[in-house]
Amino acid sequence: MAMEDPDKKTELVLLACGSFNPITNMHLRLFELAKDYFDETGKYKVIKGIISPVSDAYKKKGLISADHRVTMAKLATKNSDWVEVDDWESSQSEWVETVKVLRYHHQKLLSSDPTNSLQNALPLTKPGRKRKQEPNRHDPIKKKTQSPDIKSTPQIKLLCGSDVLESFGIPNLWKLEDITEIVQNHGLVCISRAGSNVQKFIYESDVLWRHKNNIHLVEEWITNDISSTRIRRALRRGQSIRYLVPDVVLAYIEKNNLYNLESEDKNAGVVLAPLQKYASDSKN
Ligand SMILES: Nc1ncnc2c1ncn2[C@@H]1O[C@H](COP(=O)(O)OP(=O)(O)OP(=O)(O)O)[C@@H](O)[C@H]1O
Ligand SMILES: NC(=O)c1ccc[n+]([C@@H]2O[C@H](COP(=O)(O)O)[C@@H](O)[C@H]2O)c1
Ligand SMILES: [Zn+2]
Repeated sequence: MAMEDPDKKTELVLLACGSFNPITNMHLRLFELAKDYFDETGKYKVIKGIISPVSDAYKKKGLISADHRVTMAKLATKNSDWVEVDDWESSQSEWVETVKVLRYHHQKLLSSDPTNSLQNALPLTKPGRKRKQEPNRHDPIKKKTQSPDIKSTPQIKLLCGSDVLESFGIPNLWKLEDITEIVQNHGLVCISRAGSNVQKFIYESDVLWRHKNNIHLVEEWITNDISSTRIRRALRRGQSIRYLVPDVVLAYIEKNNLYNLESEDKNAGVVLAPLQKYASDSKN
C-alpha cells in the first residue's frame, strides 16, 4: 500500500492549447503521458485536463472553423473521465495569447474553489474577539468539520509538445514576458521525444533555465508521429486515417466533408495572428 498521504499532494490541472485541426489520438496521449508522469512523482495529483482549441482569429493556414474543431474534441473526450474541452478561447473574436488562457482558467479555478470562497466569506477568527475568547475544546473539532483538509487551489500547468516549447525561440511569436509568466507563475509540461533537443533549448534560454524546476519534461518512449497536418494530408489524398483519430471523429469528418483542397487553402497568404501582432508592436 502506498504510504504517502494523498491529501498532501499538489493538485494539478493540465491545459493544452493548440489548433486541434483535427484532434488526433496523439493529442489524447499527451494527457495520459503527463498524468502518468505526475502520478509517478508521488507529489502531484492530476485532477483535470483541459483542451482549449484556438480561435479562428489565429489565422493558421488550413484552420477550419472552431465550431467543428471544438465539436470533434468534445466527441474525442466523451469517454474520458478527466479530460474536457473548453470553448472559451475558441469563442473569442480575437486571438488570445496563451498566457491569458492560462490566467483565465486559473481565475476560474480560484472562483470555483469552495475552500477559497469559504476562507473569504467566513474568516476563522473575527477581529477583536480573538483575545477575549477562551480556548474552547470544541473549537478544533468544529473547525475540522467546517473545512476538512484545507487544500490549496490546484495549480494549472501548460501541457505541450516540444515543438511548442521550441517555438518560444521564433522571433515575434512569443513575448518574453509571456514566456516568463508561463514558467514562473504556472509551469510547463512538455512531451518530448527521446533524444530531442528540448534540454539543450532550455539550457540556451536564460528565462527557461532560471525556471527549469517548473518545466517538466516527459519523455515519450512509445513514439507516435501522428500530427494534424498528416491527418489532413491523408484525407486530401483519400487515404485512411482510421486508428489515428477516434472513430467518432473520423465519422464526423466524413459526414461534414471537413478536410479537402479548399479547406487547406483557408488563410493562405495571411499572417499568423501572433506574428501580425508582435511584428507591428516591434515597429512602434
Ligand atoms: N506527436 C506529438 N508529440 C508531442 N506533442 C504533440 C504531438 N502532436 C501534437 N502535439 C502537441 O499537441 C498540441 C496541439 O498541437 P496542434 O494542434 O498543433 O497539433 P499538431 O498535431 O501538432 O498539428 P499541426 O500538424 O497542424 O501542427 C501542441 O502542444 C503540440 O506540441
Ligand atoms: N504568444 C503566444 O501566446 C503564442 C504564440 C504562438 C502560438 N501560441 C499558441 O500555441 C498554440 C500553437 O498551436 P499550433 O501548433 O497549432 O500552431 C496555439 O494555441 C496558439 O494560440 C501562442
Ligand atoms: Zn502543431
